[in-house]
Amino acid sequence: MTTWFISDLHLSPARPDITGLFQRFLHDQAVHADALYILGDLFDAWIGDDDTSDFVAAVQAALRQLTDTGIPVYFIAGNRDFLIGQRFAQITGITLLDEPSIVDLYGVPTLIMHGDTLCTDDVSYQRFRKVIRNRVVQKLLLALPLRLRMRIANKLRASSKTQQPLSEQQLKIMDANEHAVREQFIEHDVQRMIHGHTHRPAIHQHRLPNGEIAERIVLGDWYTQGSFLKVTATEHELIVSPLATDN
Ligand SMILES: O=C(CCCCNC(=O)Nc1ccc(S(=O)(=O)N2CCN(c3cc(Cl)cc(C(F)(F)F)c3)CC2)cc1)NO
Ligand SMILES: [Mn+2]
Repeated sequence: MTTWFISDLHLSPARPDITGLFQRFLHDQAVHADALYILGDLFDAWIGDDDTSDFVAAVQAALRQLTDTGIPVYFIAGNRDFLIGQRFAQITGITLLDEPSIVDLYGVPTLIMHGDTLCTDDVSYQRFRKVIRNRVVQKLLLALPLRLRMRIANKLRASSKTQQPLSEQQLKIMDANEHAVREQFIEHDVQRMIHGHTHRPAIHQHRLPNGEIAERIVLGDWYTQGSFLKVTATEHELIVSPLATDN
């Protein structure tokens, strides 16, 4: 049987083609799986569970249809959708996991996370993250009217680094830091890690101080194609699926 991992879909009303591909994936592939893990940035923006747009309702319905068939769906928040809360989980039937989590994948303990905490060279981002991951700050923001939160979100998204051309140097600091990666392997005593966020899909080997080789699997984003990690008891592979060009 199969366990699927996806992340960085950055779903938004502006990209119905990606939402369609996600719905088809849930309906055609995930429905036969042991489990589906969504490792963050499912949405391009999320400012509270009280967003009841048709777009959000369609994504919620697709997830609910899958969990209602008994397929467990686990979610770790990304830097975009860390405000997804219990209400969203209750509506969709997904299980919110802490970050990082360790899951037993067919006998292999595997560390899973979104991946932005590995980008320790991006000091300004880590400072921003510290503030907005603070529970009190989140309560304050969520107490604001939805309209005001939308304005803040649009301002932050416009200024977000992905909106402007990045220099080679800036792109480099937005990748996982080798030392931070090794630290995670050692702290959690695992030999396999799966994360997203960097939008650089690949499978990396890391030599740990004790001489062991650990494996880091990076999931791809969905800006131009679907990107999936398929894990079975005997193998794992990163799969891409082109966006349908006909819609
Ligand atoms: O994006 C990349 C590469 C760049 C990675 C770093 N950039 C990045 O993460 N940008 C970003 C992330 C989320 C959004 S947002 O629109 O969803 N939304 C904005 C308002 N948020 C908020 C929450 C709280 Cl508690 C408090 C505030 C406060 F205090 F500022 F008002 C605001 C909630 C979330 C907008 C931009 N890779 O994935
Ligand atoms: Mn991200």
